[in-house]
Amino acid sequence: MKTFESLFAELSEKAETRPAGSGTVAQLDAGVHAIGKKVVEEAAEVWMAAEYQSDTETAEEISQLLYHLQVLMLAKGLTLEDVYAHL
Ligand SMILES: N=c1c2ncn([C@@H]3O[C@H](COP(=O)(O)OP(=O)(O)OP(=O)(O)O)[C@@H](O)[C@H]3O)c2ncn1[C@@H]1O[C@H](COP(=O)(O)O)[C@@H](O)[C@H]1O
Repeated sequence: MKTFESLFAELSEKAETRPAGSGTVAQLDAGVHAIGKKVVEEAAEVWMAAEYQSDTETAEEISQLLYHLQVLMLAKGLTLEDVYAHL
């Protein structure tokens, strides 16, 4: 099963090698403003799912929020350690 750490390693590799067709590369190219909007959008979807949808749908929305947060971390050059230092 994929974990937060293994997904971050995968996305870091994508950012480095820039394979064709990668949605992550497309988002990184779109920039921090566009990525930030996705973070806010996904956060709202997490909230709505938690209030009105199933636990499975809520978990899926949370996974998408985590993904977009990682893309934002990569766009800003932040590492897992940079974030974990504040947990
Ligand atoms: N875990 C994710 C992941 N979660 C969410 N998303 C993106 O977030 C979108 C979900 O947003 P919504 O459900 O709101 O759908 P949407 O608004 O129609 O999405 P868009 O119009 O913005 O594409 C998906 O369409 C994906 O673009 C993800 N994209 C990629 N990954 C993983 O990231 C890795 C690298 O992916 P690529 O860079 O695409 O190769 C792979 O392991 C993928 O499984």
